[in-house]
This record gives sequence, C-alpha cells and structure tokens, in this order.
Amino acid sequence: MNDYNRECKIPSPAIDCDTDYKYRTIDGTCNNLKHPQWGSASTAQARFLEAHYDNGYDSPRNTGTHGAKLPSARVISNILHRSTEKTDFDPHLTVMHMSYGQYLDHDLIATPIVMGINNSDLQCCGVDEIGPECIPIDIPTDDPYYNRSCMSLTRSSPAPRVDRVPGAREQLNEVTSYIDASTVYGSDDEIAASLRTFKKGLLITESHERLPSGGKSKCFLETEADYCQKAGDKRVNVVPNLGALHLLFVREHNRIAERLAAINPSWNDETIYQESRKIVSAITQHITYNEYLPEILGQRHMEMYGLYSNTSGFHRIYDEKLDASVRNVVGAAAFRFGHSQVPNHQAVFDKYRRPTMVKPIEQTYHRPHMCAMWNGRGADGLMRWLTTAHSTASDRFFESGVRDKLFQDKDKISMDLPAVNIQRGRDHGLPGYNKWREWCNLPVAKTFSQLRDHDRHTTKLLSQLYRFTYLIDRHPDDIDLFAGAMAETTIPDSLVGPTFACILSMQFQALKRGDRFWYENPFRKTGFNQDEVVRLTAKTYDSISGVRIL
Ligand code: HEM
Ligand SMILES: [Ca+2]
Repeated sequence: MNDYNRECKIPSPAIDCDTDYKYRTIDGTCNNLKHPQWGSASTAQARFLEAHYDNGYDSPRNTGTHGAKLPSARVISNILHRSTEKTDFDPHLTVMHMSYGQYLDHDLIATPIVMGINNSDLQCCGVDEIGPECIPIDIPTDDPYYNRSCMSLTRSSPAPRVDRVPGAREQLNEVTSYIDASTVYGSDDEIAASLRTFKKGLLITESHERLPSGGKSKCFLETEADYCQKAGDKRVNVVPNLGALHLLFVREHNRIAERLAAINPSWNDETIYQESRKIVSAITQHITYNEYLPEILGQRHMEMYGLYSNTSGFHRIYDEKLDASVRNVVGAAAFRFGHSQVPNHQAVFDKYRRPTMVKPIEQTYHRPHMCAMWNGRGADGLMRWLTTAHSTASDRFFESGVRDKLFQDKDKISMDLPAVNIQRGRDHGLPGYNKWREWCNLPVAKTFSQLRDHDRHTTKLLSQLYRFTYLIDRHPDDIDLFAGAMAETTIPDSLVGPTFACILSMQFQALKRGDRFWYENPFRKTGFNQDEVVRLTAKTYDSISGVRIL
C-alpha cells in the first residue's frame, strides 16, 4: 500500500488579489488578476492538446492504433538515440547553452512523482512493480549496456481535481510557470523566507560566497568539507553545472542589492530585496529571449512569434486573455530536447581556461563537491568551463552519460534519460507525433514514406520500430512525440525540428505575453521606468550570458 492519495490536496479557496501590489507574489498567484491561479505554483499543468490515455482518462498511452503494444522505450532509445560514433560538438555554442537550458527549465516546471510510504521511492522493479503507479521500462535481452530486464520508473502524481469535477488525469507543476527566477527565490513563502538574511535585502550565502547549506533532496558528500546546497529549486544538487548557475544568480542578486542599498539609503530590507528580485527576473527574461532562445528556434520563428525583445524601451504586449502556464507537452517532451546537449563529463577550468579537473558525469550526479570545493573556487572553475568548452550537438543522439549511466548508484544500477522521456510522455497521456504535427499545421504522415521532416535513414528506423507484428499494419500515428520530433532534421540556424520549434514558440510566446510583470511592459506600478528599460535592453546584441563561443 502506498500513502499517496488522488485527492490529497483540497483546492485553494478563491484568491483575493491586492491589485496595488508592486511585485510578483512568490507563488505566482495574482499575476493574472482575472485568473489568479494561472501560472502559479502547485497547480495542474495546462495542455495544448487533450490527453490521450489508453482507457480514456488515466492509464498510460501504451497501445497503438491497431491495438498492439507500443515498443519498449529502451528499444526506441537503443535504435534512435544511441550515439555510436564520436561525439559531435556544436561549432557555435558553449556548454553554458545546455546549462542555462536546464536552469531555465527549472524556473518553469517541476513535476512531482508518486511516492511510497514515508516519502520513499516506489520499487518499480521490485515489490511495487505491478502496482498502478509504476511504469517500469522493459530492457531487451540483447541490450548493448544493461544486463537486467527492468528499469524502474514511477508515474507523475495526479493533480487533485478542482471542485472534484471528474475528468482525465492531469499532472502538477510545483513551481511558478513564469520566468521569475523562482530558482533563486523559491515558489512558496516558506522557502523564500528561508533563503533570506532579512538584512539589507541580501540572500543567505555560505562562507566564500557559496550557496547556503541545508538542501533536503538527494545529495552525496564526498569529502568532509562538502555540504548539500540549498536554493530556490530543490534540484540544485543534481549535477555541478546546475549548482554553478544557481550560485551565479544568487551572487548577482546580492551584487545588485548592495548597489541599490548604496544609492538608496532610505530603502528597507524588503524594498531592496524586492527591487533586486525584480531586476534579476528581468535579466533572466532578457537573456532567455535574446541569447538562449534564438539559438534554439532560429530567426524565422523568433520573428514570426514576436519573441525578440524591443531594442529600445517599452513594449506593450501584455494580453490578459493568454494563460502563461507551462503546458504538459513542453515539460514532458519539447523542452527535454536539451538532454541531447548534455556532455559526458563535468569540468573545472583554471584562470587560463585550461582543465584542472575533469570527471565523468555519472561520478558527479547528486554530488555538490565540484561546486563547493576549494572554498567556492570550484564553482568559478565550473563557470569558466561552461563559457569556454563547446557544447555537445543537439540532435537525435544522447551521450552514454545520460543514456546508459543516468544516476548510476553504487551497485551500478542506472537509467536511460531519453527512454525515461518517452515513457514519461506515455505516462502523461501525450498524444502521438502526428497529432502534434496536425496541431502545428505541419504535414501529417499517413504512411511512413510520407514523413516530411526525416531523412531516409531515420524514416527507416522509425518504420522498423513502430512495426508491431507482421499481421498488423504499421502506422506513423503511433510514433511517440519525443522520438519522432528528436529524429526530425533541424531547421536552418536552429537546434530543433519544425514540431518542437512550433510547440516551444507557442509556449515562449505565452510566457511573454501572458506575464503582467514582463520586464518591457510600460506599467507604472509594476514595471520599470523608461530609463531602466532602456538600460536593460540597450545591450540586446551584446552577449552577457556566455552561451556562444567567442
Ligand atoms: C545536465 C544534465 C541534466 C540531467 C542529468 C537531467 C536529468 C533530468 C531528469 C532525471 C529528469 C526527470 C525525468 C523524468 O523522470 O521524467 C529531467 C526532467 C527534465 N529536464 Fe533534464 N536533465 C539535464 C539537463 C537538461 C537540459 C539541458 C534541459 C533543457 C534544455 C532539460 C530539460 C528538462 C525538462 C523540461 C524536464 C521536465 C521537468 C519536470 O517537468 O519536472 N534538462 N531531467
Ligand atoms: Ca518560475
């Protein structure tokens, strides 16, 4: 028996918004004054397309068009996502592009999974395997890496139904959808308070300007000097490159707070904190739309969806009818394209930008050592690596550090991230690849030979994979979105194919136009003044993030 409960949370009472409040709330409520819950933390994820579950309301999409079982996610990963040749590097981008993507993703979405008794993990290749909340992945007997038959995976928690109206299963988002640096400040008041000094607007840091200690999620200590880091998002210790970015933005908050305090001696702690927070959120939005996204989507999509910032001053674009909430398909599939950019190692560079420490990525998962070591100079060295070394290319291939050795434990049990992504899509009831093509007004394939955005080789691989038995017709409708879209040929000057470009463009448009606190908005109460906006946007075409190779 597990202690989860489908109706565990009672929907919150109607929210009374203070329309005069100048700043974002920590949990994102009251951003949209007509729909105060939109984009707020701990609400159900919204959807672009309705869920497609096998039984119509909650069981994973495991069955294809003609009633046959879909292929194992690990088999798909082996055939479509295994990189056999030497790693391809991106000629223009640094590892920072990948790392910023992960950091930004954690600002947008965190999907909780079902837990067992006393908050333990379910044993989905053990005692819990046949339970309703387990979705283990079958490993084939001829697997190129694993010599076992089962990869454990738990379903995402079902969201409580608002007013208990029946309907299909939905998933939760624990963090604010808005790009509001919730990674720095947290998505609930308790966490936010625990990160503040309540003096001069400053955030708590450990000695040598490091992240504070006290993180409660999984974390292994390698030396006596190590400690589990704490930040606005609990995933901070997952991998050192991520911890380094958290630290960068905490330091930026404190740097800004000190300067604001110096020029505004009358401001109290709260004002300095909120004003610094407002600037850090604006910087995050600015980098996202002017340096990070253009590399992913390419100029045509950036312009078509109005995603670039203005180059001079205000931009009145707020649309109160637009729900900014992060859509299920973005968290469960499209924004996971970045897993293909994850390198096989983590590194620390010295001030001459030469490597002084390089570790295989599987030796760094959940270990904050590299970040915290050398009294914080490890984090500086990680940042030098991130802004110097070439990123792994974004394509259908995944490095073995994430495809075979994800979260490898002492018994060498590990996971396959692209396979998990495919299985997660089924868990969330994401409709198949063709349904998304249709939604995007892209040509839909009725036969495998009609696949428009795949080369001949990947078309062949897809048709082999989704052929179930010799008696049943193959059908491209069954292709999982993650697999089908990752295998597309990328559009020129971008990192993704047309299907993910469409889904991501729609999402980032909603996150911009549906945010009342978007930094370019000319709103006297909540926004910046003309001078401030000019200062934030003037450097639009200068790189401040380090995502490009110089
Ligand atoms: C640096 C190494 C990274 C590791 C080890 C990692 C690992 C993971 C893991 C284990 C999950 C949860 C999978 C599941 O159970 O469904 C996940 C989710 C996710 N990852 Fe990554 N990831 C990394 C980088 C990235 C990057 C670069 C991006 C995007 C640019 C990204 C985007 C996402 C998204 C959108 C989710 C879903 C989050 C949620 O809904 O909770 N990740 N990642
Ligand atoms: Ca957020």
